[in-house]
Amino acid sequence: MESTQPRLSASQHSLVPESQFVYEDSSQADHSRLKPGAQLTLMRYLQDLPDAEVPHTDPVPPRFHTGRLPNSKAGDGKPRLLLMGQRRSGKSSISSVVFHKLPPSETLYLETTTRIKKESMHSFMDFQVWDFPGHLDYFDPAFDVDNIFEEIGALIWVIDAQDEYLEAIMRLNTTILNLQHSYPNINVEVFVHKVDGLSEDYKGDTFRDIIQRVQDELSDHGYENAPVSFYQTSIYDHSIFEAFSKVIQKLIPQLPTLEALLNSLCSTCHIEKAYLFDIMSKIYIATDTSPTDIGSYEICSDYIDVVIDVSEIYGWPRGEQNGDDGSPAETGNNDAESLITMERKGNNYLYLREINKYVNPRECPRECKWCQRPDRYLALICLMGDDSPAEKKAVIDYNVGVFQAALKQVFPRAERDAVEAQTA
Ligand SMILES: Nc1nc2c(ncn2[C@@H]2O[C@H](COP(=O)(O)OP(=O)(O)OP(=O)(O)O)[C@@H](O)[C@H]2O)c(=O)[nH]1
Repeated sequence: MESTQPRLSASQHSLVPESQFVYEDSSQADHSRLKPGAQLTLMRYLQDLPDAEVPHTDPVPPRFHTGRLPNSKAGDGKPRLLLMGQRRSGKSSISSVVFHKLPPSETLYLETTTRIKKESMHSFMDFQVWDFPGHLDYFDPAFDVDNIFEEIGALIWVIDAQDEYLEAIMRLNTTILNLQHSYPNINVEVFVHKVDGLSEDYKGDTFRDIIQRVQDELSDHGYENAPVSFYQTSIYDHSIFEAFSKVIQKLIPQLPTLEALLNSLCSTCHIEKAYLFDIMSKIYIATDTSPTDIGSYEICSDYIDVVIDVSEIYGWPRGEQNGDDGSPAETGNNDAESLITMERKGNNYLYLREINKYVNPRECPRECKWCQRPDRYLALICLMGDDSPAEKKAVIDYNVGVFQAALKQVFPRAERDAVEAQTA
């Protein structure tokens, strides 16, 4: 179920005016921009950018896109994702599969968590994941509740759908009601987990039953319209990555701007669906606002696996390269890109382009080879609606370049460095 967060409409947040994209459809094209003399250089359009509508910047920039004020009172400013729920519901498995690329079958050997496990994630944004032992009573006076909840980005409550779930629901509701007074703005994300073992009918019934019980109990206690979202998840398919993507998107203040940019790109280049992926975690931080289906996500996610595998064999470390003004450039050499065809419902194309690269200073406590890869990047992956985008690749490349330039304004490197220096 989709979140109930209030969203600003995409058109309210257009950073790059439509006119800066070049249309591949001749009826929409601005031919003056396409003449060789006009030289479709990115720089020319970038010169226009200062006139573009730039999002309003508050003196204290918001860190969380929760649609409400953040809970932050002090601390390190990294939003926290708290993984809570009953024993053996699958919390550690989720964290290991999503953030450490542990093969799902190996989660069978994970030991029970005995104390709160805190991990820092350094990605396109920094956040922390806290994995709580199932048996813990967070509201025991021995615990400093403020310390746990004050920097929270989202509370992820994991319910084992294959098990008896009434007690889990009761504990979830007690937690929401306890937090309601001190932290009314907390995003509660309920993962109805392990749905892989259930038949389609039973899965749907269980999901609806859980939603109904949670909402009924909360309204019985006078808490209407609680900010709770529900997802069906499993570590054995893509659903857990999809759910995490949606949870994390709520923490990105720039999301409406990113969606507006992706919408413009899709309409100008005949793209069916565009995702902005964090390549290493396979979490997408934004997509255009056309309806999302899990099939498109799966195709893009499998594509990432192929790209990572191929780059493991043929890739080489690309050093930092200075930009024109001597400042460190966002990427090493030219941006990596790839275009493949796939046989699905006729001829469809997938387009991938590296968008911005960041260095990963993370030291993985588990020493995963994967987690410690130094180069990480956001990539744009598009499912092309057109039958032969290869012929129009120059225009697509150009428009993606415009998108990339706009993204640098949305996530300016200097600002990122300053934040990193602050939190180091
Ligand atoms: N079928 C299925 N099993 C899962 C899934 N996720 C986790 N499991 C299994 O559930 C069991 C418990 O997983 P854990 O991750 O240890 O559970 P936990 O919530 O961290 O447990 P505690 O540490 O005791 O709080 C393991 O055997 C996992 O393999 C899933 O999506 N589907």
